[in-house]
Amino acid sequence: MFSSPSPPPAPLEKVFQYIDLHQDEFVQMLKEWVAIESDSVQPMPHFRQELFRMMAVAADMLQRLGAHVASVDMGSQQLPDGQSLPIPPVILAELGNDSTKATVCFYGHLDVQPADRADGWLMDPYMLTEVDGKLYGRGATDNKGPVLAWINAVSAFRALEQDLPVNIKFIIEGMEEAGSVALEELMEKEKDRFFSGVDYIVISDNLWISQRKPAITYGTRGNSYFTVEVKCRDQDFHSGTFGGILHEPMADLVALLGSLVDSSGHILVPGIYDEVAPVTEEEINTYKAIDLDLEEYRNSSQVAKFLFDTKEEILMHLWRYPSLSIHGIEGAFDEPGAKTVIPGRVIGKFSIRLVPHMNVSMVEKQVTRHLEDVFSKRNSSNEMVVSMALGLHPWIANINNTHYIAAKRAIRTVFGTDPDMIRDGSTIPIAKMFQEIVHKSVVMIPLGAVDDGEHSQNEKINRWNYIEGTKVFAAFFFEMAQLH
Ligand SMILES: Cn1cncc1C[C@H](NC(=O)CCN)C(=O)O
Ligand SMILES: [Zn+2]
Ligand SMILES: [Zn+2]
Repeated sequence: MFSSPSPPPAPLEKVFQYIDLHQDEFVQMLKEWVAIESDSVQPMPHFRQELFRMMAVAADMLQRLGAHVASVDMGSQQLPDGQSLPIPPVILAELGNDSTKATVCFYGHLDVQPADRADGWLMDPYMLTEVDGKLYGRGATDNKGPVLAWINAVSAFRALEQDLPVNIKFIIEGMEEAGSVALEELMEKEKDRFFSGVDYIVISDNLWISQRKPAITYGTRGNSYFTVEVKCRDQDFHSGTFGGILHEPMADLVALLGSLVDSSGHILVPGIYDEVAPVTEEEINTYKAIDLDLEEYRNSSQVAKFLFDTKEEILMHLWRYPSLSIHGIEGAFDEPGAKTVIPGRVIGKFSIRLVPHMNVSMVEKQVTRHLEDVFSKRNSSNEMVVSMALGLHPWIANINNTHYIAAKRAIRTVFGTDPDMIRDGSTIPIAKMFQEIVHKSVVMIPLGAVDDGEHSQNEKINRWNYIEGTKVFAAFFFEMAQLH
Protein backbone atom coordinates (compact mmCIF):
# COMPACT_ATOMS: atom_id res chain seq x y z
CA MET A 1 0.00 0.00 0.00
CA PHE A 2 2.88 2.38 0.76
CA SER A 3 5.70 3.49 -1.42
CA SER A 4 8.58 4.16 0.92
CA PRO A 5 8.65 7.82 1.91
CA SER A 6 11.01 9.91 -0.19
CA PRO A 7 13.66 11.66 1.93
CA PRO A 8 12.22 14.75 3.60
CA PRO A 9 13.20 18.21 2.36
CA ALA A 10 16.57 19.19 3.84
CA PRO A 11 15.30 21.57 6.54
CA LEU A 12 13.06 18.81 7.86
CA GLU A 13 15.62 16.08 7.86
CA LYS A 14 17.27 17.25 11.07
CA VAL A 15 13.91 17.78 12.70
CA PHE A 16 12.83 14.22 11.87
CA GLN A 17 16.11 12.88 13.21
CA TYR A 18 15.63 14.86 16.40
CA ILE A 19 12.14 13.44 16.80
CA ASP A 20 13.36 9.86 16.32
CA LEU A 21 16.24 10.37 18.75
CA HIS A 22 14.06 11.92 21.45
CA GLN A 23 11.08 9.62 21.16
CA ASP A 24 11.55 8.07 24.58
CA GLU A 25 11.38 11.53 26.14
CA PHE A 26 8.16 12.19 24.25
CA VAL A 27 6.71 8.92 25.52
CA GLN A 28 7.82 9.81 29.06
CA MET A 29 6.01 13.14 28.77
CA LEU A 30 2.86 11.37 27.65
CA LYS A 31 3.22 9.08 30.65
CA GLU A 32 3.32 12.06 32.99
CA TRP A 33 0.23 13.58 31.39
CA VAL A 34 -1.73 10.32 31.37
CA ALA A 35 -0.98 9.98 35.10
CA ILE A 36 -3.17 13.01 35.78
CA GLU A 37 -6.76 11.86 36.26
CA SER A 38 -8.30 14.74 34.33
CA ASP A 39 -11.80 13.24 34.03
CA SER A 40 -14.30 16.02 33.18
CA VAL A 41 -17.33 13.73 33.05
CA GLN A 42 -17.69 12.57 36.65
CA PRO A 43 -18.65 15.63 38.70
CA MET A 44 -16.37 14.99 41.65
CA PRO A 45 -14.11 17.59 43.32
CA HIS A 46 -11.12 15.20 43.10
CA PHE A 47 -11.33 15.08 39.31
CA ARG A 48 -11.79 18.83 39.08
CA GLN A 49 -8.59 19.32 41.06
CA GLU A 50 -6.84 16.97 38.67
CA LEU A 51 -8.20 18.96 35.73
CA PHE A 52 -6.84 22.19 37.17
CA ARG A 53 -3.49 20.48 37.75
CA MET A 54 -3.49 19.18 34.17
CA MET A 55 -4.07 22.64 32.71
CA ALA A 56 -1.35 24.11 34.95
CA VAL A 57 1.16 21.47 33.86
CA ALA A 58 0.39 22.16 30.18
CA ALA A 59 0.56 25.95 30.65
CA ASP A 60 3.91 25.54 32.35
CA MET A 61 5.27 23.41 29.52
CA LEU A 62 4.18 25.94 26.89
CA GLN A 63 5.77 28.72 28.90
CA ARG A 64 9.05 26.83 29.03
CA LEU A 65 8.82 26.50 25.27
CA GLY A 66 8.84 30.29 25.09
CA ALA A 67 5.15 30.80 24.40
CA HIS A 68 3.15 33.66 25.80
CA VAL A 69 0.49 31.86 27.85
CA ALA A 70 -2.84 32.99 29.29
CA SER A 71 -5.00 30.73 31.44
CA VAL A 72 -8.52 32.06 31.07
CA ASP A 73 -10.88 31.64 34.00
CA MET A 74 -14.06 29.89 32.83
CA GLY A 75 -16.30 30.34 35.87
CA SER A 76 -18.33 27.43 37.14
CA GLN A 77 -20.64 24.73 35.90
CA GLN A 78 -24.17 24.30 37.26
CA LEU A 79 -25.10 20.65 37.45
CA PRO A 80 -28.71 19.44 37.18
CA ASP A 81 -28.66 18.40 40.86
CA GLY A 82 -27.92 21.97 41.97
CA GLN A 83 -24.22 21.32 42.56
CA SER A 84 -21.77 23.87 41.21
CA LEU A 85 -18.25 22.92 40.13
CA PRO A 86 -15.38 25.11 38.90
CA ILE A 87 -14.51 24.82 35.21
CA PRO A 88 -10.79 24.39 34.48
CA PRO A 89 -9.16 27.32 32.67
CA VAL A 90 -8.74 27.38 28.91
CA ILE A 91 -5.17 27.92 27.76
CA LEU A 92 -4.62 30.53 25.06
CA ALA A 93 -0.98 30.56 24.05
CA GLU A 94 1.06 32.07 21.26
CA LEU A 95 4.51 31.52 19.96
CA GLY A 96 5.90 33.94 17.39
CA ASN A 97 4.19 36.83 15.65
CA ASP A 98 6.09 37.45 12.46
CA SER A 99 3.65 39.17 10.12
CA THR A 100 5.30 37.59 7.07
CA LYS A 101 4.43 34.07 8.32
CA ALA A 102 1.14 32.20 8.38
CA THR A 103 -0.44 31.81 11.80
CA VAL A 104 -1.76 28.36 12.61
CA CYS A 105 -3.90 27.74 15.67
CA PHE A 106 -4.05 24.28 17.21
CA TYR A 107 -7.04 23.17 19.28
CA GLY A 108 -6.86 20.25 21.69
CA HIS A 109 -8.34 19.08 24.96
CA LEU A 110 -6.68 17.57 28.01
CA ASP A 111 -9.71 16.24 29.82
CA VAL A 112 -10.50 12.55 29.47
CA GLN A 113 -13.37 10.10 29.68
CA PRO A 114 -13.84 8.23 32.96
CA ALA A 115 -11.70 5.13 33.41
CA ASP A 116 -11.79 2.50 36.08
CA ARG A 117 -9.60 -0.57 36.17
CA ALA A 118 -12.61 -2.62 37.29
CA ASP A 119 -14.36 -1.88 33.97
CA GLY A 120 -12.03 -4.34 32.25
CA TRP A 121 -8.77 -2.45 31.80
CA LEU A 122 -5.80 -4.80 31.61
CA MET A 123 -3.68 -2.23 33.44
CA ASP A 124 -4.05 0.88 35.58
CA PRO A 125 -5.67 3.29 33.05
CA TYR A 126 -3.67 6.22 34.43
CA MET A 127 -0.33 4.43 34.18
CA LEU A 128 0.87 4.54 30.58
CA THR A 129 1.94 0.98 29.73
CA GLU A 130 3.73 -0.05 26.55
CA VAL A 131 3.00 -3.48 25.09
CA ASP A 132 4.19 -4.38 21.57
CA GLY A 133 4.54 -0.74 20.56
CA LYS A 134 1.10 0.15 21.89
CA LEU A 135 0.95 2.83 24.58
CA TYR A 136 -2.08 2.03 26.72
CA GLY A 137 -3.64 4.64 28.98
CA ARG A 138 -6.70 6.85 29.32
CA GLY A 139 -6.26 9.94 27.15
CA ALA A 140 -3.29 8.44 25.25
CA THR A 141 -5.05 8.98 21.92
CA ASP A 142 -7.96 11.21 23.05
CA ASN A 143 -6.45 13.77 23.21
CA LYS A 144 -3.24 14.03 25.25
CA GLY A 145 -1.03 12.20 22.72
CA PRO A 146 -1.94 14.42 19.75
CA VAL A 147 -1.64 17.63 21.84
CA LEU A 148 1.82 16.55 22.93
CA ALA A 149 2.74 15.58 19.36
CA TRP A 150 2.05 19.17 18.29
CA ILE A 151 4.07 20.54 21.21
CA ASN A 152 6.90 18.05 20.52
CA ALA A 153 7.01 19.19 16.90
CA VAL A 154 7.39 22.80 18.01
CA SER A 155 9.99 21.83 20.61
CA ALA A 156 12.06 20.00 17.98
CA PHE A 157 12.43 23.21 15.96
CA ARG A 158 13.24 25.15 19.14
CA ALA A 159 15.80 22.63 20.36
CA LEU A 160 17.58 22.70 17.01
CA GLU A 161 17.42 26.49 17.03
CA GLN A 162 15.63 26.33 13.71
CA ASP A 163 13.30 29.18 12.89
CA LEU A 164 9.66 28.09 13.25
CA PRO A 165 8.16 28.25 9.74
CA VAL A 166 4.79 29.53 11.08
CA ASN A 167 3.44 31.49 14.01
CA ILE A 168 1.69 29.12 16.39
CA LYS A 169 -1.30 29.63 18.63
CA PHE A 170 -2.84 27.14 21.01
CA ILE A 171 -6.31 26.85 22.43
CA ILE A 172 -6.45 24.00 24.90
CA GLU A 173 -9.51 23.22 26.96
CA GLY A 174 -10.41 20.85 29.78
CA MET A 175 -14.15 20.26 29.32
CA GLU A 176 -14.50 18.69 25.87
CA GLU A 177 -15.76 15.34 27.12
CA ALA A 178 -18.47 17.17 29.04
CA GLY A 179 -19.64 19.00 25.90
CA SER A 180 -17.14 21.91 25.84
CA VAL A 181 -18.93 23.74 28.64
CA ALA A 182 -18.72 27.57 28.40
CA LEU A 183 -16.42 27.43 25.38
CA GLU A 184 -18.80 29.16 23.01
CA GLU A 185 -18.84 32.32 25.16
CA LEU A 186 -15.05 32.37 25.14
CA MET A 187 -14.96 32.02 21.35
CA GLU A 188 -17.35 34.97 21.03
CA LYS A 189 -15.20 37.02 23.36
CA GLU A 190 -11.92 36.20 21.66
CA LYS A 191 -12.96 36.18 18.01
CA ASP A 192 -11.56 39.68 17.38
CA ARG A 193 -8.76 39.37 19.92
CA PHE A 194 -6.84 36.12 20.27
CA PHE A 195 -8.18 34.70 17.00
CA SER A 196 -7.94 37.86 14.90
CA GLY A 197 -4.52 37.10 13.42
CA VAL A 198 -5.14 33.39 12.95
CA ASP A 199 -5.14 32.09 9.36
CA TYR A 200 -5.79 28.38 9.81
CA ILE A 201 -7.07 26.01 12.47
CA VAL A 202 -5.85 22.47 13.09
CA ILE A 203 -7.61 19.90 15.28
CA SER A 204 -6.31 16.41 15.92
CA ASP A 205 -9.08 14.85 17.98
CA ASN A 206 -10.33 11.89 15.97
CA LEU A 207 -8.98 8.72 14.39
CA TRP A 208 -8.00 7.30 11.02
CA ILE A 209 -10.43 4.81 9.52
CA SER A 210 -7.60 2.34 9.05
CA GLN A 211 -4.95 0.76 11.24
CA ARG A 212 -2.10 1.79 8.95
CA LYS A 213 -3.26 4.40 6.45
CA PRO A 214 -3.33 8.06 7.57
CA ALA A 215 -6.32 10.32 7.01
CA ILE A 216 -7.50 13.90 6.85
CA THR A 217 -10.96 14.70 8.19
CA TYR A 218 -13.20 17.31 6.57
CA GLY A 219 -16.53 16.82 8.35
CA THR A 220 -18.08 15.73 11.62
CA ARG A 221 -21.65 15.03 12.65
CA GLY A 222 -23.39 17.16 15.25
CA ASN A 223 -25.45 15.86 18.14
CA SER A 224 -28.75 16.68 19.77
CA TYR A 225 -28.91 14.99 23.15
CA PHE A 226 -32.34 14.51 24.77
CA THR A 227 -33.67 13.55 28.14
CA VAL A 228 -37.27 12.45 28.58
CA GLU A 229 -38.48 12.23 32.15
CA VAL A 230 -41.60 10.29 33.11
CA LYS A 231 -42.74 10.82 36.66
CA CYS A 232 -45.49 9.44 38.83
CA ARG A 233 -43.97 10.39 42.17
CA ASP A 234 -40.51 10.85 43.66
CA GLN A 235 -40.39 7.47 45.42
CA ASP A 236 -40.45 3.91 44.20
CA PHE A 237 -43.45 1.58 44.66
CA HIS A 238 -43.80 -2.08 45.67
CA SER A 239 -45.16 -3.95 42.68
CA GLY A 240 -47.16 -6.24 45.00
CA THR A 241 -49.05 -3.42 46.61
CA PHE A 242 -49.35 -1.06 43.60
CA GLY A 243 -48.83 -3.30 40.56
CA GLY A 244 -52.04 -3.40 38.50
CA ILE A 245 -53.46 -0.01 39.45
CA LEU A 246 -50.80 2.40 38.18
CA HIS A 247 -49.70 3.95 34.91
CA GLU A 248 -46.13 2.83 35.39
CA PRO A 249 -43.42 5.35 34.42
CA MET A 250 -41.11 2.64 33.05
CA ALA A 251 -43.86 1.28 30.76
CA ASP A 252 -44.49 4.79 29.43
CA LEU A 253 -40.79 5.42 28.98
CA VAL A 254 -40.07 2.13 27.24
CA ALA A 255 -42.93 2.86 24.81
CA LEU A 256 -41.56 6.36 24.21
CA LEU A 257 -38.03 5.12 23.59
CA GLY A 258 -39.39 2.29 21.47
CA SER A 259 -41.12 4.78 19.18
CA LEU A 260 -37.92 6.50 18.09
CA VAL A 261 -36.16 4.15 15.69
CA ASP A 262 -37.03 0.94 13.85
CA SER A 263 -35.01 -2.26 13.66
CA SER A 264 -33.29 -1.19 10.44
CA GLY A 265 -31.97 1.98 12.04
CA HIS A 266 -34.52 4.27 10.39
CA ILE A 267 -35.47 7.18 12.65
CA LEU A 268 -39.23 7.37 13.15
CA VAL A 269 -39.50 11.02 14.18
CA PRO A 270 -41.64 12.68 11.47
CA GLY A 271 -39.76 15.17 9.28
CA ILE A 272 -36.33 14.29 10.63
CA TYR A 273 -34.85 13.46 7.20
CA ASP A 274 -36.35 16.52 5.45
CA GLU A 275 -33.23 18.69 5.51
CA VAL A 276 -30.61 15.97 5.03
CA ALA A 277 -28.42 16.92 2.04
CA PRO A 278 -29.16 14.74 -1.00
CA VAL A 279 -26.47 12.22 -1.99
CA THR A 280 -24.52 13.00 -5.15
CA GLU A 281 -22.77 10.64 -7.55
CA GLU A 282 -19.47 12.48 -7.02
CA GLU A 283 -19.79 12.02 -3.29
CA ILE A 284 -20.30 8.26 -3.59
CA ASN A 285 -17.08 8.10 -5.58
CA THR A 286 -15.19 9.64 -2.67
CA TYR A 287 -16.43 6.81 -0.43
CA LYS A 288 -15.38 4.23 -2.99
CA ALA A 289 -11.81 5.59 -2.83
CA ILE A 290 -11.52 4.98 0.90
CA ASP A 291 -9.42 2.15 2.13
CA LEU A 292 -11.72 0.28 4.50
CA ASP A 293 -11.65 -3.47 4.96
CA LEU A 294 -15.21 -4.05 6.12
CA GLU A 295 -14.59 -7.59 7.35
CA GLU A 296 -11.58 -6.57 9.39
CA TYR A 297 -13.47 -3.60 10.77
CA ARG A 298 -16.44 -5.79 11.71
CA ASN A 299 -14.28 -8.48 13.26
CA SER A 300 -12.12 -6.09 15.25
CA SER A 301 -15.32 -4.43 16.49
CA GLN A 302 -16.60 -7.87 17.60
CA VAL A 303 -19.95 -7.32 15.90
CA ALA A 304 -21.73 -10.24 14.21
CA LYS A 305 -23.41 -8.15 11.49
CA PHE A 306 -23.81 -4.46 10.73
CA LEU A 307 -27.05 -2.92 9.47
CA PHE A 308 -25.51 -2.47 6.01
CA ASP A 309 -23.39 -4.68 3.79
CA THR A 310 -21.35 -2.38 1.57
CA LYS A 311 -18.50 -0.04 2.40
CA GLU A 312 -20.29 2.92 0.80
CA GLU A 313 -23.51 2.36 2.77
CA ILE A 314 -21.59 1.90 6.02
CA LEU A 315 -19.61 5.10 5.49
CA MET A 316 -22.70 7.08 4.53
CA HIS A 317 -24.60 5.92 7.58
CA LEU A 318 -21.68 6.84 9.81
CA TRP A 319 -20.91 10.19 8.24
CA ARG A 320 -23.71 11.72 6.22
CA TYR A 321 -26.99 10.34 7.56
CA PRO A 322 -28.40 11.02 11.01
CA SER A 323 -28.55 8.21 13.56
CA LEU A 324 -30.47 7.78 16.78
CA SER A 325 -28.95 6.05 19.80
CA ILE A 326 -30.61 5.16 23.07
CA HIS A 327 -28.11 5.61 25.88
CA GLY A 328 -29.73 4.71 29.16
CA ILE A 329 -32.38 5.19 31.79
CA GLU A 330 -31.74 7.00 35.04
CA GLY A 331 -33.79 5.66 37.92
CA ALA A 332 -34.36 2.26 36.34
CA PHE A 333 -33.62 -0.79 38.45
CA ASP A 334 -30.43 -2.09 36.84
CA GLU A 335 -28.74 -4.20 39.48
CA PRO A 336 -28.59 -8.00 39.58
CA GLY A 337 -31.28 -9.79 41.55
CA ALA A 338 -35.08 -9.84 41.37
CA LYS A 339 -36.19 -6.72 43.19
CA THR A 340 -39.97 -6.21 42.83
CA VAL A 341 -39.83 -2.48 42.42
CA ILE A 342 -41.85 -0.04 40.32
CA PRO A 343 -39.59 2.97 39.77
CA GLY A 344 -41.56 6.15 40.54
CA ARG A 345 -39.61 8.45 38.25
CA VAL A 346 -37.33 7.60 35.32
CA ILE A 347 -35.31 9.60 32.82
CA GLY A 348 -34.58 8.19 29.38
CA LYS A 349 -31.58 9.45 27.45
CA PHE A 350 -31.06 9.34 23.70
CA SER A 351 -29.38 11.42 21.06
CA ILE A 352 -29.58 12.08 17.35
CA ARG A 353 -26.37 12.62 15.38
CA LEU A 354 -26.95 15.51 12.99
CA VAL A 355 -25.65 16.00 9.46
CA PRO A 356 -25.69 18.85 6.95
CA HIS A 357 -28.15 20.58 6.60
CA MET A 358 -30.15 19.55 9.67
CA ASN A 359 -31.00 22.31 12.07
CA VAL A 360 -30.69 21.84 15.83
CA SER A 361 -33.76 23.80 16.86
CA MET A 362 -35.86 22.18 14.16
CA VAL A 363 -34.82 18.76 15.44
CA GLU A 364 -35.67 19.81 18.98
CA LYS A 365 -39.21 20.74 17.89
CA GLN A 366 -39.70 17.58 15.83
CA VAL A 367 -38.57 15.28 18.64
CA THR A 368 -40.60 17.07 21.29
CA ARG A 369 -43.74 17.01 19.15
CA HIS A 370 -43.27 13.32 18.34
CA LEU A 371 -42.83 12.30 21.99
CA GLU A 372 -45.81 14.39 23.09
CA ASP A 373 -47.85 12.69 20.40
CA VAL A 374 -46.88 9.18 21.43
CA PHE A 375 -47.35 9.99 25.10
CA SER A 376 -50.79 11.51 24.69
CA LYS A 377 -52.02 8.37 22.90
CA ARG A 378 -51.20 6.37 26.03
CA ASN A 379 -53.60 8.38 28.19
CA SER A 380 -51.11 8.17 31.02
CA SER A 381 -51.62 10.20 34.15
CA ASN A 382 -47.86 10.57 34.59
CA GLU A 383 -45.94 13.72 33.85
CA MET A 384 -43.59 13.79 30.88
CA VAL A 385 -40.84 16.39 30.40
CA VAL A 386 -38.71 16.41 27.25
CA SER A 387 -35.58 18.51 27.08
CA MET A 388 -32.63 18.86 24.77
CA ALA A 389 -29.52 18.87 26.96
CA LEU A 390 -27.02 19.48 24.15
CA GLY A 391 -27.40 20.88 20.65
CA LEU A 392 -24.14 20.54 18.73
CA HIS A 393 -24.00 21.45 15.05
CA PRO A 394 -22.53 19.33 12.26
CA TRP A 395 -19.44 20.62 10.49
CA ILE A 396 -18.16 20.24 6.93
CA ALA A 397 -15.21 21.99 5.27
CA ASN A 398 -13.92 22.84 1.82
CA ILE A 399 -11.09 20.43 1.14
CA ASN A 400 -9.44 22.74 -1.39
CA ASN A 401 -8.24 25.16 1.30
CA THR A 402 -4.50 25.76 1.67
CA HIS A 403 -4.12 23.91 4.95
CA TYR A 404 -5.68 20.79 3.41
CA ILE A 405 -3.05 20.87 0.70
CA ALA A 406 -0.30 21.38 3.27
CA ALA A 407 -1.62 18.53 5.41
CA LYS A 408 -1.72 16.19 2.40
CA ARG A 409 1.86 17.05 1.48
CA ALA A 410 3.03 16.59 5.07
CA ILE A 411 1.42 13.15 5.23
CA ARG A 412 2.96 12.19 1.90
CA THR A 413 6.39 13.27 3.17
CA VAL A 414 6.14 11.20 6.33
CA PHE A 415 4.16 8.15 5.22
CA GLY A 416 4.77 8.04 1.48
CA THR A 417 1.05 7.76 0.77
CA ASP A 418 -1.92 10.02 0.15
CA PRO A 419 -4.32 10.15 3.10
CA ASP A 420 -7.86 8.81 3.12
CA MET A 421 -10.14 11.85 2.94
CA ILE A 422 -12.69 11.06 5.63
CA ARG A 423 -15.51 12.44 7.71
CA ASP A 424 -16.21 11.42 11.28
CA GLY A 425 -19.45 10.20 12.79
CA SER A 426 -18.81 11.78 16.17
CA THR A 427 -18.84 15.40 17.19
CA ILE A 428 -16.12 17.93 17.89
CA PRO A 429 -18.17 20.88 19.05
CA ILE A 430 -15.51 23.52 18.51
CA ALA A 431 -15.17 22.86 14.76
CA LYS A 432 -18.46 24.52 13.94
CA MET A 433 -17.67 27.35 16.38
CA PHE A 434 -14.47 28.13 14.51
CA GLN A 435 -16.42 28.21 11.29
CA GLU A 436 -19.49 30.15 12.45
CA ILE A 437 -18.18 32.42 15.18
CA VAL A 438 -14.53 32.97 14.36
CA HIS A 439 -14.91 32.50 10.57
CA LYS A 440 -11.79 30.37 10.24
CA SER A 441 -11.38 27.17 8.27
CA VAL A 442 -10.54 24.00 10.18
CA VAL A 443 -8.57 20.97 9.07
CA MET A 444 -8.57 17.83 11.18
CA ILE A 445 -5.37 15.81 11.08
CA PRO A 446 -5.97 12.69 13.15
CA LEU A 447 -2.93 10.77 14.40
CA GLY A 448 -4.45 7.68 16.01
CA ALA A 449 -5.43 4.38 14.38
CA VAL A 450 -8.99 3.08 14.03
CA ASP A 451 -8.46 0.51 16.81
CA ASP A 452 -7.24 3.01 19.44
CA GLY A 453 -10.44 2.56 21.44
CA GLU A 454 -11.16 6.13 22.41
CA HIS A 455 -13.72 6.31 25.23
CA SER A 456 -13.36 2.56 25.69
CA GLN A 457 -11.39 0.25 27.96
CA ASN A 458 -7.70 -0.16 27.05
CA GLU A 459 -7.47 3.07 25.07
CA LYS A 460 -4.05 3.33 23.40
CA ILE A 461 -1.98 5.15 20.86
CA ASN A 462 0.71 3.28 18.91
CA ARG A 463 4.22 4.59 19.51
CA TRP A 464 4.54 4.67 15.71
CA ASN A 465 1.47 6.90 15.32
CA TYR A 466 2.61 9.21 18.11
CA ILE A 467 6.13 9.66 16.76
CA GLU A 468 5.31 9.74 13.02
CA GLY A 469 2.41 12.05 13.93
CA THR A 470 4.88 14.42 15.54
CA LYS A 471 6.78 14.44 12.23
CA VAL A 472 3.57 15.10 10.30
CA PHE A 473 3.01 18.23 12.37
CA ALA A 474 6.60 19.37 11.85
CA ALA A 475 6.25 18.78 8.09
CA PHE A 476 2.91 20.59 8.17
CA PHE A 477 4.58 23.74 9.59
CA PHE A 478 7.07 23.55 6.76
CA GLU A 479 4.45 23.03 4.03
CA MET A 480 2.25 25.82 5.39
CA ALA A 481 5.19 28.18 5.07
CA GLN A 482 5.78 27.03 1.47
CA LEU A 483 2.17 27.69 0.54
CA HIS A 484 1.68 30.95 2.41
C1 LIG B 1 -19.94 15.13 24.80
N1 LIG B 1 -20.78 14.98 23.62
C2 LIG B 1 -22.10 14.87 23.63
N2 LIG B 1 -22.52 14.79 22.38
C3 LIG B 1 -21.44 14.82 21.55
C4 LIG B 1 -20.35 14.94 22.34
C5 LIG B 1 -18.96 15.01 21.91
C6 LIG B 1 -18.30 13.65 21.76
N3 LIG B 1 -17.07 13.88 21.06
C7 LIG B 1 -16.20 12.90 20.74
O1 LIG B 1 -16.38 11.75 21.07
C8 LIG B 1 -14.98 13.29 19.96
C9 LIG B 1 -14.35 12.08 19.39
N4 LIG B 1 -13.15 12.37 18.66
C10 LIG B 1 -19.18 12.74 20.94
O2 LIG B 1 -19.21 12.85 19.72
O3 LIG B 1 -19.88 11.92 21.56
ZN1 LIG C 1 -11.38 14.08 22.13
ZN1 LIG D 1 -13.33 12.01 23.64
